[in-house]
Amino acid sequence: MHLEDKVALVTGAAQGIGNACAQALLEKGCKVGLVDQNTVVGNESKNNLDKQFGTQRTIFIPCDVSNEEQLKDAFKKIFEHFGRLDIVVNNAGVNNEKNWEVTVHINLISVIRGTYIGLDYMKTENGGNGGAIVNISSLAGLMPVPSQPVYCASKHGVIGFTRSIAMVSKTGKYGVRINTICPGFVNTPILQTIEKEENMGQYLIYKEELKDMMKCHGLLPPSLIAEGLIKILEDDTLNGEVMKITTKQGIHFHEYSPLPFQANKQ
Ligand SMILES: NC(=O)C1=CN([C@@H]2O[C@H](COP(=O)(O)OP(=O)(O)OC[C@H]3O[C@@H](n4cnc5c(N)ncnc54)[C@H](O)[C@@H]3O)[C@@H](O)[C@H]2O)C=CC1
Ligand SMILES: CC/C=C\C[C@H](O)/C=C/C=C\C=C\C=C\C(=O)[C@@H](O)C/C=C\CCC(=O)O
Repeated sequence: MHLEDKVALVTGAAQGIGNACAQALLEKGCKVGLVDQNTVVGNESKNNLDKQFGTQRTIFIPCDVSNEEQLKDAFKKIFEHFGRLDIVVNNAGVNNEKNWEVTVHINLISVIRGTYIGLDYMKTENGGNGGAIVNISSLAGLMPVPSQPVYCASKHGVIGFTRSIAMVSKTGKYGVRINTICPGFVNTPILQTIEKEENMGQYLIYKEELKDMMKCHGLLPPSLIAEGLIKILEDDTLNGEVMKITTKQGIHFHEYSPLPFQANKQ
């Protein structure tokens, strides 16, 4: 996909990985709908981006992605404001093992919903232009993490859903490529949650082990995840892929064995 003048919607865009993705998309000439529940940081983020890219290139929509009406409304506002939608990045996520249902709701259910709403706007049979959806998972979606069982489950779910819906999109000729990114630890505010009982609950006792894991594997800069996103968007051959990003191997793809029976081959 040629990114100049395309319109992207990024959830969790106020800070961290989502913000880096918005910045990278703007650098490529996109217009970006910034979606986040944090109105204060979201507005600050838009103001900072305005200084670099001008006021017309972004719109900030306050929205809790786990609220169906708010999420639908955010898509509608961004589509109406910019007149089209080409890219959706379902990035908003939390680490909360105490209120674990919230983690499933934000990290998995909202990603599924964001994908379906995105398809409604972008798929060619609905009169859309086609496009691309990228769902942000984690290396925790590919391996067990004992101190984060529900986070881990939500991220495994994102990968299974994304690989499956990508096959549906291809066989249904939706014109929309759907991929997932699995970063290792990234230097963003979410890492601070490992210190908090309100996030970790019974697993707070493992915080030193998590810190050791981070020290061992190292922290990635958010800009590298944005680089991975741009690579996926610009390469029209990629669909149903699981991109991994690590300090040791950088941007690379997970390799799966061929399935013995695949109803809808990608
Ligand atoms: N930082 C890391 O080490 C890694 C993060 N990830 C994933 O990347 C994504 C982004 O995480 P970070 O930027 O690191 O976290 P972050 O905490 O820095 O940023 C997350 C953003 O999402 C927003 N958000 C959270 N819940 C929301 C909701 N219900 N509705 C709307 N916005 C909401 C927050 O306000 C915040 O702006 C998440 O899905 C996370 O699980 C994946 C692998 C590693
Ligand atoms: C704690 C804050 C919440 C979430 C952060 C994040 O999503 C959780 C990550 C959990 C586990 C991360 C593991 C990271 C491992 C590594 O970086 C490397 O050792 C890579 C290991 C295996 C991947 C092999 C490969 O690159 O193909």
